[in-house]
Amino acid sequence: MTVPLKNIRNFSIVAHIDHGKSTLADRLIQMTGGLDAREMKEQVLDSMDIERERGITIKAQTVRLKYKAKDGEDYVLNLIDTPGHVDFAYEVSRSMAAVEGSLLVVDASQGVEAQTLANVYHALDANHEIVPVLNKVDLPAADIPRVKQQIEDVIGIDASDALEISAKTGLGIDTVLEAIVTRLPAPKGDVNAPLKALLVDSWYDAYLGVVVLIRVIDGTVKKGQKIRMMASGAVYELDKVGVFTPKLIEVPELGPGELGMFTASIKEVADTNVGDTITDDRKPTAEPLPGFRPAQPVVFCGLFPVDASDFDELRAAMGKLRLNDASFSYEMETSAALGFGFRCGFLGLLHLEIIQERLSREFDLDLIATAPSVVYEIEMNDGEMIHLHNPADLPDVMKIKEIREPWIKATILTPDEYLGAILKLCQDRRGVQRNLSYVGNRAMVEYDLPLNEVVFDFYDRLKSISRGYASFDYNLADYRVGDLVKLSILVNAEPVDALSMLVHRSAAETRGRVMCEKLKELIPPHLFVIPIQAAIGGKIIARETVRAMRKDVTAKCYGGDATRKRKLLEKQKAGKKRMRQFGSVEIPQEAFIKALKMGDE
Ligand SMILES: Nc1nc2c(ncn2[C@@H]2O[C@H](COP(=O)(O)OP(=O)(O)OP(=O)(O)O)[C@@H](O)[C@H]2O)c(=O)[nH]1
Repeated sequence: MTVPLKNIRNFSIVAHIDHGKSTLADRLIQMTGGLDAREMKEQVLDSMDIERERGITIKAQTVRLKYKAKDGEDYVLNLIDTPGHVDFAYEVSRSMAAVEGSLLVVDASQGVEAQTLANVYHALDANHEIVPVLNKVDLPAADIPRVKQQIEDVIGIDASDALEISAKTGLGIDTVLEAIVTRLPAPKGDVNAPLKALLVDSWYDAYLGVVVLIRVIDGTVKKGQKIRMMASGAVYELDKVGVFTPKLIEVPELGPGELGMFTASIKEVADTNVGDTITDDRKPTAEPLPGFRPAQPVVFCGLFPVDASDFDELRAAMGKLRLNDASFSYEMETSAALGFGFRCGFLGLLHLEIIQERLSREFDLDLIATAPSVVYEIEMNDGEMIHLHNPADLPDVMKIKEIREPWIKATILTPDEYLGAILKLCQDRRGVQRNLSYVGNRAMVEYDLPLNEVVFDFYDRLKSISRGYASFDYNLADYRVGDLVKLSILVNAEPVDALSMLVHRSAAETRGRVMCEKLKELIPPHLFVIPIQAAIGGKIIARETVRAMRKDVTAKCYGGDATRKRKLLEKQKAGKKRMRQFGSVEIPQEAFIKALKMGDE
């Protein structure tokens, strides 16, 4: 038997990072007896933590709690954990679509932050009932009236009956459970209608294979049933059906309003698209759920092994990561400067960092990343449309009608004293100011910015000029025509592919000059003069010169110490392995790595 709809509540917790989402989730699990004390390790919902089994917490997880409410009835409460970062906005929106309500957790000593806003907007978009929860009221710095006022002013929801809790001490957790039952709506659905379920998430598990997390809307799913994924058309027979408590428990079936998982000998997560509708193969539903969208990488960069012999290992590692993360894409690429590697696509900058971090930590690979690039839309004179992810592949500019670039809507919250510097930063990055308002004593600025300027160290700069106090959030808005040019770097008249980039015309000269100056420092002198140039098309816009020098390492060794001489020569030979040849110029690979780290000028 499935659970009656009126006894189900489905909810998510939305919060800014560090406001206590995981601590509260753990408390709820503990209070409802989902795990005994021994099993109750800290921060259970973060069980996909990099140190633990399956890597980073980018995946939504659910936990089913049993709760006997004050009205004497037994309820099933399904908590869905949503990824907290903007890169995973689509995953967040699908998780939100799977539940009816949200707890809005705000740190009572900090107040509303940029991610609080971004996440609560997702919840409002999904028509959630929202219960405001002020956490950390045990802290002396907690200012309950001020934060309540902020929630009303900034988010525009009634905060007069906000709960006041401490997830750390356990104060008020019972009021949270009661509020979930009394203030959030029960789900709706028809058990007799054909199966209609939302694919919320999927991941690869070493024991179970691909695990698919679903929210049933209508009908039921059972073991042995043949289901169809409506977007991909794939048909599978269900192997296991279950729920997480948070331990996995198999159940005979899942009915309307329920959240759970199934397995079905699916080979790759790439076959299970988040947002897809799952139905019965023999008795399908007429209409899929709205809003399906395939994963679209928005940021690309090249990843190359520092040591060329690591290439096969890198390929294998990427294959493994991809098993678990269908939104990460890669294809082989060769670069004259960096050798063999891969062009990789990511959902955003954090996603890029996560993958890079995992490749180096879990697979012990030493990698070089080229500057991140966004996806440009290029309209050719003959009407053809090209999506460009690698600036090195820019077609002949004479044949291009226009280049369009992605823009974002950014929200920045900052203490007043850093506002001036932040406005200047946004302005320098071609930002268009949309709004400026105050949230308590902090300024909230809204800007439209070209994503291309944000992937280029924007976040680091923002953090450093605000001493870490500014918070930042964005979503992709649209594509706009931009006066963009390809900046090429030439060493001894040869273009260096890994260093070419698309930049706005107004920034090209400065960017080119900085790059030339850097390379001048990094390229060792040769026996001849080496020009380093930055160019737009055929036009040189900056130039530096590496002066000639006699390169004789043995010159220092006067006298006839043969061993010492040999040692030096060997040392030089070993150094050579790391060199890349450009025409007659040898450039140490270190030079590229450093030149690519433009952020630390
Ligand atoms: N004093 C106090 N500290 C709390 C309370 N709730 C959480 N914390 C602390 O705040 C910090 C962040 O809590 P988390 O639960 O990890 O926050 P989170 O929002 O899940 O953060 P991420 O997992 O990083 O997104 C931890 O050090 C907690 O111990 C509370 O009620 N009072």
